[in-house]
Amino acid sequence: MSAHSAPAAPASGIRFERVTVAYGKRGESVALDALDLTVEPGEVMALLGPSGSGKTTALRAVAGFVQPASGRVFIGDRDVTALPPHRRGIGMVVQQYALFPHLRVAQNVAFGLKARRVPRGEIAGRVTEALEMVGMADYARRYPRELSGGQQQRVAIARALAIRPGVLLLDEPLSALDAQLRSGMLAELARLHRELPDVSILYVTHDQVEALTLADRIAVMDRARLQDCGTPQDLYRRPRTEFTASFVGNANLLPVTVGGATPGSVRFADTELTVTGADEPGHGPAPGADATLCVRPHLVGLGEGENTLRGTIAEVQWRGSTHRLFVDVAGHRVKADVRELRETPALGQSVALHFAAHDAVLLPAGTAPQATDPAATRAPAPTPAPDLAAAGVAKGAAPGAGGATDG
Ligand SMILES: Nc1ncnc2c1ncn2[C@@H]1O[C@H](COP(=O)(O)OP(=O)(O)OP(=O)(O)O)[C@@H](O)[C@H]1O
Repeated sequence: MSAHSAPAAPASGIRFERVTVAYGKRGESVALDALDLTVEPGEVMALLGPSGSGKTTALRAVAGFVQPASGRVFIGDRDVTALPPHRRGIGMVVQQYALFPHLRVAQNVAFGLKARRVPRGEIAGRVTEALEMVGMADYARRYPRELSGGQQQRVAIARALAIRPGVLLLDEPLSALDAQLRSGMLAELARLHRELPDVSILYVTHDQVEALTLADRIAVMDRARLQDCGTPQDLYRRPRTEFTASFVGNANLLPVTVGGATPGSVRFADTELTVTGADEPGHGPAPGADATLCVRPHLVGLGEGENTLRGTIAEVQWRGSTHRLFVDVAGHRVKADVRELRETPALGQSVALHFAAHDAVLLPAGTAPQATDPAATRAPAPTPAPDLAAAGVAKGAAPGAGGATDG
């Protein structure tokens, strides 16, 4: 192998070891606070969080575009904290394509190879290979201005892949595309990942459908900190905080007090409810403590059941395959996604809702996203939270447009 050619098996896997990044003259603005996170070789990790939570900063720390104030970044076994970006073996794609307008598609894709001094004889083949991967081989002689947004983004991905990186960093790569293109590109990214099973992908997004569709695991960020990390299914079924519960999928979050007449019970207003696991010592909030009961809208049914809540219909939204009922229960608005509804309930009608003990999760109180207004504490939903069915992750209701209480 020539001294200049790319290594046959580039280092894969990323490790953040207590990485802190601070901006400002005196480092007064902490954008990433002691991040510990490992992305396994071949894994797709989504960094999901609201605007300003530090996602891009984490990505830039891997790329080498920001220098951590403390902590270390590893790619494979190599500590790359002090290495310049071009020596880290990474490919990166950002939101705005960032193609060189005066270069043809093939020249754009060849750019990184030339910069890395890949031998001339190899370049044409690698450019074609990368363009074929993204279905753009027929466009090699075009200029970026002669391409659609989606095609430009494909070229940007080809350019990142041409260097055969062990690590691919994607920063909101689909956010400039319209909804239909986005969903097509999502499927293409999933296919690309299947074709490149050794490449670790760190995927920054604030769109939970993208994260749920693509990621093996999701790291949930908020206010410069990692809040939670797990598989999409884990985070959905067993969130550990109110923030995760409301950011990954839709959630009913009800304030409860732990303990009651029967084991595993909690009190919500005047109602005693049971939650599987609530009475296990060492698990969840202690008896007497305030806690938050989380139950997903598609697991709440109409009528009485194991746990029954009584209230009045405040709003009904038809969502194609389901109706979403908004029911006022003891001053809280509970969402229920109901599939089979013979008759649409009238506004103001008294109804009973039910859910199973094993479908509810108890969370520590006070782990919700920061409320900007008092109403938000009652219906926390920091960004539009389409149901997971939209991402093909869990059985449930169809995606909804989102209502006033739905985020
Ligand atoms: N170059 C910079 N100088 C000063 N502050 C910055 C700089 N870049 C980012 N920040 C701040 O750091 C914090 C984290 O920003 P970052 O871009 O990492 O967030 P993000 O989660 O990627 O947000 P978004 O989804 O809006 O892109 C924000 O408060 C942001 O204002």
